[in-house]
Amino acid sequence: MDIKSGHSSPVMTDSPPISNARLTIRQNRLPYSSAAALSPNSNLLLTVPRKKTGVLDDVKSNGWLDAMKSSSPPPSLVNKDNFSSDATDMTYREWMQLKYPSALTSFEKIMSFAKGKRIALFLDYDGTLSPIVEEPDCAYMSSAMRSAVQNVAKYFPTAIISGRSRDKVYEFVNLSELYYAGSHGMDIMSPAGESLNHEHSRTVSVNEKGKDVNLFQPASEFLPMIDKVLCSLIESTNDIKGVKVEDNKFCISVHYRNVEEQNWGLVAQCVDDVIRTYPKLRLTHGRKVLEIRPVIDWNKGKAVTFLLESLGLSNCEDVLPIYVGDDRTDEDAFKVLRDGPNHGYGILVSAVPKDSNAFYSLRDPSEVMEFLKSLVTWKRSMG
Ligand SMILES: O=P(O)(O)OC[C@H]1O[C@H](O[C@H]2O[C@H](CO)[C@@H](O)[C@H](O)[C@H]2O)[C@H](O)[C@@H](O)[C@@H]1O
Repeated sequence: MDIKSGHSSPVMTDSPPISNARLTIRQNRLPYSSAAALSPNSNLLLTVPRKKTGVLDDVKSNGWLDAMKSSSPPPSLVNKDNFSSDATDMTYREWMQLKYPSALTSFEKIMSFAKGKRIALFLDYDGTLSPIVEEPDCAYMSSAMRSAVQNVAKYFPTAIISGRSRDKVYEFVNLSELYYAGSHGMDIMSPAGESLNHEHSRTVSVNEKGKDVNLFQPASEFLPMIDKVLCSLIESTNDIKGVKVEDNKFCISVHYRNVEEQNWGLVAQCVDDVIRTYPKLRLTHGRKVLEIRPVIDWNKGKAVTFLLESLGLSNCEDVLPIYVGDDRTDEDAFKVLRDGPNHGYGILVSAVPKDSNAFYSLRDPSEVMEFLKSLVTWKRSMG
């Protein structure tokens, strides 16, 4: 498999090393040692530093709990409507003005740079196109947002890049004209009738109309392992109230948003117990979710690079890629656009100040929608 991987993965820095921790909760005995069964292409394999300290107290030693607590804005900072309170609004405004200007107020500036260029648009799903909600299966996109995405895709090649399984995110977005990259970019699909132009992509019939799409799945060899780990995680977390284990095909999400905070350590421990026997899997943190994925050098940033190449838009001076996302996993894409040869703008969606590799910010999905509409208006005004 010849996959260009010119950028190093920043993901590993936010993945605490796996501990040898043991708590007094049920321990999984896995019948399967994934390392032995696996022979994925070595070009894509990452080396994950794993702590081998012998005795560690618990998952706290690895900073998992700290990462879990900081993985989503605390309720004291964000009210129900996802807007900061008056007390924190000043801090937010300072952060925005000094570090990550609003992509709405900077719209003309962005567009002056975009003049004469072809825009390629990459959109994260959860927290970007749909608001964060308690129940992952209910993160619906509004029809107004769907129209905004549909309109913008008439003018610019548009891709949805999500941690969710491709099927699930397609079900939510439901626009056949877009590119989709599910499982954090490990499951890429072209619109019907289009090709991904890669020697390892394959054509399949997907929908009821039997239309052909082109798929690229760099982690397909991991599927049997992911399925086993999924079963183990469902079983081991079964007794923890509020846990949800989500099958994202090439990765797994273990949600703790609805778990009592006092039990977050148990969740982390269950995950640790399972994945410690799978050195070919690694853990990353999302918004109140632990994400387990293959140790391959592939992420949302790589997916963006891949799609730009597929579209024939890579390394072109007259192309401006724009990526909009809210999560830590989107940082890989922001970094690629900031530092890589395909220079573009990352736009962080956040209602609270945080550090990012993005250039600009938007406060929430409603501002994302406004930004998308502005892009359409701008394009139409260009004639
Ligand atoms: O890459 P994304 O499209 O942003 O997907 C990242 C994860 O999003 C989902 O979880 C998050 O949103 C849920 C619904 O608002 C929320 O309940 C959960 O706490 C968030 O972590 C999705 O369920 C995960 O599988 C994705 O990996």
